[in-house]
Amino acid sequence: MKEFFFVVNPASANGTTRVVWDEIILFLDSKQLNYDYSLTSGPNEATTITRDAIKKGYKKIIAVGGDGTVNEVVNGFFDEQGKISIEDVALGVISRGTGCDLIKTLNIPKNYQGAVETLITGNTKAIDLLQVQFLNKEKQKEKRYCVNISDVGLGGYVAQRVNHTSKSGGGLWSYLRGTLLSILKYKNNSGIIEVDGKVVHQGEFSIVAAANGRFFGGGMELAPMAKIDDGYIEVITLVNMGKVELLYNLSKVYKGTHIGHPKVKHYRCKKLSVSSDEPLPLEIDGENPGFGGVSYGVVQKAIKVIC
Ligand SMILES: Nc1ncnc2c1ncn2[C@@H]1O[C@H](COP(=O)(O)OP(=O)(O)OP(=O)(O)O)[C@@H](O)[C@H]1O
Repeated sequence: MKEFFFVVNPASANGTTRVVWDEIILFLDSKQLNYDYSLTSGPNEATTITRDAIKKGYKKIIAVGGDGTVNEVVNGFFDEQGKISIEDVALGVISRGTGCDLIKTLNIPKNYQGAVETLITGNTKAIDLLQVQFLNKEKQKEKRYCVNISDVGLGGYVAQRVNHTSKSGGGLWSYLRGTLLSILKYKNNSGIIEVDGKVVHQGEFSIVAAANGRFFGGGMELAPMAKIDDGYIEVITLVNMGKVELLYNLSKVYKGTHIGHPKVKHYRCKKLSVSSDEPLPLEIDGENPGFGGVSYGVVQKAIKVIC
């Protein structure tokens, strides 16, 4: 059995991974890594490829792609019965996305040479996962794990826009442009926010985010207090903010200095839910698998990551 199994999304980083993967292969070979790999051919295939690889006995599963690919690979560590391999399988990441927000929390180098060195060093850390229940595109209840950040409201709306346009300008610019255009078009959603079973807000909101990691949106430090292994969800809400206020305060989110603004609330909890009469724009690790109403739980130290 080879030591590593790479799950490669050739469409990530605006399609450039298809070409760069050939370069990475040369680098892996120069480092004499012992590996197999598979390229995905479409959405969600990374999950089934990962499940098969774990069932075959691979112990180090490496996602090569953006945050969406990492999410799909992580979900492949589980099936309907729960975790398919208990202690001994670890996740690695060679980040080939545009946003690349998760690696900023995990301190995994962005360049593939550095990321491969991290795989060789082989230190592992157990991290938490958020468990998200939402409505999928067929309006059925679905559960999915989130590694980094998930939100309903403006962030979901931004992700929809960014995922439907070219990200060729790079992560920072693509998400900044998408955010600015979205703020101009977005109308606040409305719903009930419950934290650990207690209603904390009822009415209009701009965004309700559940954070495991610190960064989203191509480098915005939404949850500077988040610790990825502490067993808690950091909830950040922006309520009753108008467009001008959102635009005025946007630069603060890149530096994490939005925390403390009177309309930005922070809660640390084990459970969060947002219910609404309307379908809420939803993103999970930068992808749009469906809509809110949504509920979140947290599984402490659910998966090991090489970082
Ligand atoms: N072969 C494929 N062709 C087209 N899309 C694919 C393929 N394989 C996976 N996908 C989809 O590509 C999407 C984007 O993947 P990913 O998030 O990893 O890259 P990205 O968008 O470049 O990065 P980031 O999320 O960091 O901005 C995911 O929704 C995934 O399901």
